[in-house]
Amino acid sequence: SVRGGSMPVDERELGMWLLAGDRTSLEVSEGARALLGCDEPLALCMASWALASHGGSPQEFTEVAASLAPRIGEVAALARGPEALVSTARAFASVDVVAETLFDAIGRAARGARERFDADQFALLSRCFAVARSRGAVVDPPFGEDAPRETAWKAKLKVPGVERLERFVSTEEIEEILGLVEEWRPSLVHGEASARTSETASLASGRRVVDEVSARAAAVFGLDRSHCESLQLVRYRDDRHFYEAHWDLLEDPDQLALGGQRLGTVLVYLTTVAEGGETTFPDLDLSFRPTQGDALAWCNVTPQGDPDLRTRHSAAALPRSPGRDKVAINCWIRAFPGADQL
Ligand SMILES: O=C(O)CCC(=O)C(=O)O
Ligand SMILES: [Fe+2]
Repeated sequence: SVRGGSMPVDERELGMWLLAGDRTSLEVSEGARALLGCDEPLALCMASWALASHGGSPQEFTEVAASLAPRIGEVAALARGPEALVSTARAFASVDVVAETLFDAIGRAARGARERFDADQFALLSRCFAVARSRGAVVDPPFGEDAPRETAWKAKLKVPGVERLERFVSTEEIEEILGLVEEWRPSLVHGEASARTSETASLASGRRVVDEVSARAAAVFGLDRSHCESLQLVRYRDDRHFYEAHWDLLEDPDQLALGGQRLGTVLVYLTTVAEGGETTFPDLDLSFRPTQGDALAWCNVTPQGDPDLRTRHSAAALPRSPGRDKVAINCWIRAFPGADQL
């Protein structure tokens, strides 16, 4: 058992003690067990954090979850409640247990304290719930698809409307971006290739040029880079390539819970197309010819955050022998930070 009786008796002190850097796995196990059924739910949260960093067993997590679930609401009320709820959800997401009752209770507590969650905490907690759901826990996402106050709508664009942003990327950036593409794949929409026949390639964050373009696109909506999904390139080569009228909005509840809605789109043209290939918004009576380096920007949601169905748009086919491909980048800006990592 625990060495030298050095384990504090006071519950909160014991929780802190478990988090000290030099604890052994045995000490953490014994300490967590000593805290089961204690009066101090924050100490139990700390025990779960300590177990997570010491590779605690599913059995230990299950016992802590059962003891903690009825009291987690008290943790939400503390000054650093949102932070504690997120860390606890992360600890349980890090181990292969279902912990449905605990996640359910965390969800309720978080909804009650929603106003005090910042954007990162909001996104992190949403992702822990996605992990719990992927393990089979039947729990509602903690929040809706709407972002917290501080990431709320900051775009300066006219709604509804589409703005052409001239020289959004330079020719050097275009060359660099095209040089990063390793493979073009047939485009899919909801797993089918029917409504569009273009090719796509995706560029993940981490390269300088990708991060700069992502940051520029997110800034159009007053948000920072991590709200931008991986850049999605699209290429059309001939008259068989087109994209029927569609919305960029997401419907999948799991996707919405993970990264929130696609608040806005920045469509960057990497080539000039002399004939065909226009991007058309039938409900707004707008049509744009692709010009290399320019971008189109629009909001997919209303200022209240609801899907704006007037943003339907399509990409026309090119003439039979265009001589030149049409290539564009979709920068989709999500409501939650961290969307670049999804
Ligand atoms: O290529 C275009 O002009 C539009 C592409 C588009 O709307 C999309 O990929 O979602
Ligand atoms: Fe689109």
